[in-house]
Amino acid sequence: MKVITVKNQLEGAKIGLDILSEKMAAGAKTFGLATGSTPVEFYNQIINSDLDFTDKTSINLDEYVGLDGSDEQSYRYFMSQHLFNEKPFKANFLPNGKAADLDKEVKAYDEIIDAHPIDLQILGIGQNGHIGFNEPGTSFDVTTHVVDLTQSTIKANSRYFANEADVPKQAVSMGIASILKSKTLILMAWGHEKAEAVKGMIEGEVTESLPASVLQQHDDVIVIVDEAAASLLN
Ligand SMILES: O=P(O)(O)OC[C@H]1O[C@](O)(CO)[C@@H](O)[C@@H]1O
Repeated sequence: MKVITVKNQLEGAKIGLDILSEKMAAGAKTFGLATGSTPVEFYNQIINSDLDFTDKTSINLDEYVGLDGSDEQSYRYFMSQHLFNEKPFKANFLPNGKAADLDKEVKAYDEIIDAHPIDLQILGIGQNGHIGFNEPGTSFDVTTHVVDLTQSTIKANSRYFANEADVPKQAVSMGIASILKSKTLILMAWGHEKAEAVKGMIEGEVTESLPASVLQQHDDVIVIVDEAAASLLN
């Protein structure tokens, strides 16, 4: 893992944009994207750049079960607001959280990922070390699957909802095995609340109890962290 420590999110987002630009210049055409607060400044940087995505494809990590793409809390809506409305792509894939048959949906999403190998995957990290919505205890072997969200994730994500009770209890998420197939991964983390998870991911043992630790087994991972998120590193 290559670890880049930056002063703040803005500096980190600019480094992320530089890496993205280099990959695009080298022919990258499929990008794995994440939601949450972490990539927002990175998406702003993309919007303000002259990069053209009209022949590129995006594949997002996850979506809440039960939310339609028009629902303001859905990840489809988030991506439209934060990136896609300003930077049109050839195609944007996210799981369909409203699919009547979720088993069919996870298989269909695996087929989408297989048909569009991801050149560059963007990741955030949960306070409990999750990547995508792969919660602690998730097997490293799974591909797309339906996840029961942990209470800590529901609580952390409740800041986007009127009440904690409104947070969906399940999500469809790309699995760890799918994430590891990406050629290059950039994981970003900002703030003290991510420091423990970042330390475990980089310096701890590789364990399903901290899903992001699996990234130690991938040979092209760039971690961009601010000083607060890096504060517990040796
Ligand atoms: O970026 P945030 O909002 O801290 O969330 C961290 C992680 O949690 C998720 O939003 C899922 O809960 C991921 O997509 C994200 O990487």
